[in-house]
Amino acid sequence: MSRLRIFSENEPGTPQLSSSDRAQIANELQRIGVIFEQWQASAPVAPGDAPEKIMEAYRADIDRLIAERGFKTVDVVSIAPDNPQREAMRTKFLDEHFHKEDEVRFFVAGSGLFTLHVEDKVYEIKCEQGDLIGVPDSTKHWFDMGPEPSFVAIRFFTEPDGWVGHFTGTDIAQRFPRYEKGQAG
Ligand SMILES: CSCCC(=O)/C(O)=C/O
Ligand SMILES: [Fe+2]
Ligand code: NI
Repeated sequence: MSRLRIFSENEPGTPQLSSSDRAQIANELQRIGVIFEQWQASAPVAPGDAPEKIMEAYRADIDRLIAERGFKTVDVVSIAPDNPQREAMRTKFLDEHFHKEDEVRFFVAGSGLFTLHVEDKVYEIKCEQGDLIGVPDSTKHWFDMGPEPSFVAIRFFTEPDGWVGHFTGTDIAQRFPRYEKGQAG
């Protein structure tokens, strides 16, 4: 089940709000300019499937988003728990960073944990299959796929170079909950 928890940036152990109601999640996130929508993850794809297979299965959705929102680049992150690169892939997104473009991700299988740092609050969002999240340009955040990652996400970029992260150098991400083993699903 998708879930939102909101914390004060100084109290990582005590969420001020916890909700698995997708309408409430969307409503809370809308206040900080984040899009949270449910899309039909209709094609049967599995974590670890080849990116080309996933692009082909979701071609119609991808083309529509490109036409509507002007994305320039699209790629796929598809990872299964036995991926030999899983530790390196997990580490890449674990520290606080931002992008100079909106971060738009469509989870077509599995799950992962996005955490956003907006002013003095921290928004932890467990994204599941069917969730589309759009995080505004320059929002500080991190992403944890967990020690046994299992997800497929389609990523949409307005910049031609694809994923470029700017790391803030803070340790805030280390103080907040990680996506632990067994939390997925
Ligand atoms: C959910 S896709 C992989 C993570 C990613 O692209 C990103 O930018 C995390 O901050
Ligand atoms: Fe990101
Ligand atoms: Ni990022």
